[in-house]
Amino acid sequence: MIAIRILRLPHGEGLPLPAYATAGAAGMDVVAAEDVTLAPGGRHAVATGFAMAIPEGHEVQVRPRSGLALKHGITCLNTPGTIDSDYRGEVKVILANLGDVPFEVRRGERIAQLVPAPVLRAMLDECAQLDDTARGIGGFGSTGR
Ligand SMILES: O=c1ccn([C@H]2C[C@H](O)[C@@H](COP(=O)(O)OP(=O)(O)OP(=O)(O)O)O2)c(=O)[nH]1
Ligand SMILES: [Mg+2]
Repeated sequence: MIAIRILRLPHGEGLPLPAYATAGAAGMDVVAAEDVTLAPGGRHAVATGFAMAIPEGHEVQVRPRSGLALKHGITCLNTPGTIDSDYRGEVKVILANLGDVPFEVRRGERIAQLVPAPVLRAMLDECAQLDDTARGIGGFGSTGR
């Protein structure tokens, strides 16, 4: 469990903050702070009405909700979205409509879920040659279907 400072923005007044729907939920459901209609094939950065200060060494991932995806073809275009620990702007959810009918997002409706995660940062060590492996350069289906 980590603590994340959260700031409600003026247009987020009256909305529930992200919350776990069940005791074992991995993600906190986040609600839309605006009404928006997503045309088929359309996308929109949906306002959430809050900003966060994530502790250093962590990120928050923005992930789609499976019900919206399965029933309506609504997903987060950039899934998993990345909220950096040094970001202080409004969290937005980049929704895309992969369905074939318009989808109405209503203010207060749960549109995505937030999953905090630890972040490993890497130091790149440039070299002249990489070690050999059984896989070598095979990839992208090289082991069969
Ligand atoms: O779904 C998302 C993804 C990103 N962000 C915000 C927080 C994140 O810290 C910032 C930058 O995101 P990212 O690094 O994915 O986008 P970028 O295109 O690389 O923008 P930047 O140049 O600002 O890093 O945008 C969101 O609010 N929602
Ligand atoms: Mg970036």
